[in-house]
Amino acid sequence: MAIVLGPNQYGKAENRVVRTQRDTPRHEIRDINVSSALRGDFSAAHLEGDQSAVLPTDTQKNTAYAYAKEQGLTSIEDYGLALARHYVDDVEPVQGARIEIEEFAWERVSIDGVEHDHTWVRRGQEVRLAAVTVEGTADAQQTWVTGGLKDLVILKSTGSEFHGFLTDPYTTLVPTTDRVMATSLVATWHYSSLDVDWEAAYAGVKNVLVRTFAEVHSLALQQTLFQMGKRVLEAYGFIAEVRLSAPNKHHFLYDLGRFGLENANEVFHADDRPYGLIQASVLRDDAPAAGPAWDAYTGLV
Ligand SMILES: O=c1[nH]c(=O)c2[nH]c(=O)[nH]c2[nH]1
Repeated sequence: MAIVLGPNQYGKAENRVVRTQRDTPRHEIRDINVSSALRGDFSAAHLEGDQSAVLPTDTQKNTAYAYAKEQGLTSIEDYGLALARHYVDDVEPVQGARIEIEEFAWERVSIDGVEHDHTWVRRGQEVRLAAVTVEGTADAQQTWVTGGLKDLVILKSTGSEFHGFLTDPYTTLVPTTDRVMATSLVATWHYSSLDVDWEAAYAGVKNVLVRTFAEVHSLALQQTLFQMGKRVLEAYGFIAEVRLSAPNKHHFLYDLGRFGLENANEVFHADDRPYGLIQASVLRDDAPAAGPAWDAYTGLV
């Protein structure tokens, strides 16, 4: 029996990079949390303490900031692609690189209806996600890009039912034909092409997800999730798979009868835990193999 080194990767996680563009009086801003992980033969570092193949994580941090300047940050996908390709193309021992990015949105402040040039408020909405994996060099190079969002808190006050479920001696849930449905959606999607307008695709997918949540008369969160994924795939031929994770943020009718008050689906207790957690992947039956597209590094993306 021998004890051997298994899969390993290393990098700098959660570099908080804020890139402003200030060439004109009207500035632009992008605010990201970027992580890089390098894969390759780093066995000497693990087995012998030999660092000769190890590009320090500190260097990876510096590169994230330098690339924000040199490459710009017009979309997190393009920035991630540039970083990942740099590591596999330019750093000899690196055989694969994964770049994971969260983006926090800022909204330009308006004063008396006029947009301010250089002041924003943080948008309380979702965090945008991207992950780029590049493996191999030169002609044998393969690239996988996923996009996504998380913390998209969305609620509908009707148009949701849940009944007809399996029961057993422990079942107490009361069937309902009218309930509040709410979630904090995580959705990620795998692009089967790199020839994509990343900004437009993100905005479009988010729009389809939100619209579907609103429009589908839901018999279960499961049904809503499938419809969300399906409609994204129908709208965007260059997306191969959508993965959805949705905590069911339960809203329980509060018992006002004890005070002689009627409660016709008007007053709820918003419970934070436990929560149902519904997860589904929706994909084309001829989707190309996802390879390492979903192999997470930080778990944030
Ligand atoms: O949309 C739902 N799906 C479930 O699986 C479930 N289970 C439950 O208790 N409530 C709900 N709601």
